[in-house]
Amino acid sequence: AGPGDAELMNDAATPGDVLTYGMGPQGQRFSTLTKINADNVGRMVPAYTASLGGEKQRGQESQPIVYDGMIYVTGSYSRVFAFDARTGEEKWQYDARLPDGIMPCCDVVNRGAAIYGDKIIFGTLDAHLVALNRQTGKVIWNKTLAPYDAGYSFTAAPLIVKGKVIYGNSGGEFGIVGKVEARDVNTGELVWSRPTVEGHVGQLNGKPSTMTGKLNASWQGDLWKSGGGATWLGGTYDPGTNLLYFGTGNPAPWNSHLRPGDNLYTSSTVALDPDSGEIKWHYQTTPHDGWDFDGVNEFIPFDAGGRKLGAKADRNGYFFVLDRTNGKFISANPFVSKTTWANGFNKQGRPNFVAANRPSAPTAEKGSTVFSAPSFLGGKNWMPMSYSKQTGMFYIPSNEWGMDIWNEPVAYKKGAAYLGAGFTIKPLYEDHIGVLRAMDPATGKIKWEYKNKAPLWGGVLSTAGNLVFTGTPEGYLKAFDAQTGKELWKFNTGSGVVGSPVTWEQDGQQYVAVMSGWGGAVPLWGGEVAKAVQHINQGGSLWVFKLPS
Ligand SMILES: O=C(O)c1cc(C(=O)O)c2c(n1)C(=O)C(=O)c1cc(C(=O)O)[nH]c1-2
Ligand SMILES: [Ca+2]
Repeated sequence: AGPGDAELMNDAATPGDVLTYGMGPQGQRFSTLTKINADNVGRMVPAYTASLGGEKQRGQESQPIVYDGMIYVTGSYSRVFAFDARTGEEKWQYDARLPDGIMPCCDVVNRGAAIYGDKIIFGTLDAHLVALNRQTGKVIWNKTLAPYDAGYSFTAAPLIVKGKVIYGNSGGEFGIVGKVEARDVNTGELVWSRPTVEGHVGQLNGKPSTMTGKLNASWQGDLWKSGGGATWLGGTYDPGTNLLYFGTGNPAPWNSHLRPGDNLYTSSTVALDPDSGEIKWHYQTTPHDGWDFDGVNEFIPFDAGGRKLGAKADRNGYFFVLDRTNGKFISANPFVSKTTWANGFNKQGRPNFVAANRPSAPTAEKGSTVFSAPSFLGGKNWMPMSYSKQTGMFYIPSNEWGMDIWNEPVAYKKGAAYLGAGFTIKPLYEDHIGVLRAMDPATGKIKWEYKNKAPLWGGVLSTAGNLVFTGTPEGYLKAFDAQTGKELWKFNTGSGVVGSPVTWEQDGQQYVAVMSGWGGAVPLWGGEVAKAVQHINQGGSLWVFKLPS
């Protein structure tokens, strides 16, 4: 029959499979497995590799799903592959065959699929949601989510809660309407739709439902209509509070002088009721965002000191801890070396803005240029961090870079880029951009860090074997001691690793898998950093590792 609601909710506690993006609905990316551990990981070797083919080699940001002897991965250009989990032999592949006019902002990526019953479900760059039979790869249903020619696309892995597929959307750079939606997993029919910008009316069971809060209070005039707030990274779910947590992206346009106000609920974390889509609480990490700090970063529930908390390492360079039951602010500490836009946060959780470091309003063609750190690609971008239940630490894939940024005039036009800003990204240090950091959520202090020459762009996995895994654009999957940060193992996969690693147990052995294939936003938007990494070869393959027998 395949996995149902109970199996998905229990994913983190059942290491024989990987059923959810995040290795559990809370997205902690922590495995209880210990057969591969800090003492023996140095001996780990490849078990097999499987290719996605040569023609469509772009960024491979997918996290594998592992179930019943099969591995399911999504590939660049909206493809899905099913491989035999023991041999790597391909069982089927599905290619969404995209139209010419798709408009993803940041490479033709996909971050993974969802599994439920007999289905594998994923989203496409032309904004469809597709359910495939997991044994055959044949289409069961295929729904259009939004018009791709208005700038909508889809790159995240869907989340399944109580028989509903719950997902966000991409297109914040085109002034689309950010939304969270739920569909019946068996039919694909829409159950509810919840826009993430004040002013828009949602839907519940085919009837209009309104936003919580005062409509339009944080926007002027009609600006909310093209206000962005894309939920392009999807969300997490906490069964204990019965809340969905979604990050919302940048307000549109980037030029903040064209939209005075806080611009709720952009660059925020919102908590939603999975049954109705109602927004239960919201917390804005960058009010009136003027740097494309976005705010989609994953919000990971964790418990500490008897409290139900949640943490988010935001693109704006701050690591936030909130009370996940009500969104109350607890702390914000920088996890990168430089944050020019704000000097910390006050007790209410508002940033202390540095006014001089907001790009100015353009008087004619161009406003004055300011240097801002982090850059718009963020202290951390989409690549998910991990929370180790063993060490109590968060492991954050972060980057040290800044940007020259200036504002320009712009008007909304359907399907056209809606930025009103120009930029050049620059490294802050000569010897490194990427830094994997172990963060203590109680103190906001960094316990250890690993510096990498190229920007880190892959997800993180931690295990009860005292290990932390992540990939590098230089091609390595690396393993570190979770307590000390000592590098214990590395293997070069032949192309940049920007996927999220997973681990599981099969036939009494522990396996680790990751996708290899360089790409994502850095080569496209990285300015001086893009030039520094332009020699990295493209790829598209799944790598699976184990200890030698
Ligand atoms: O506002 C949006 O809708 C949106 C979507 C996406 C995406 O779907 O990949 C990215 C971004 N913004 C973005 O700002 C960004 O830096 C980014 C990096 C990447 C990537 O996959 O490397 N995607 C996106
Ligand atoms: Ca964006």
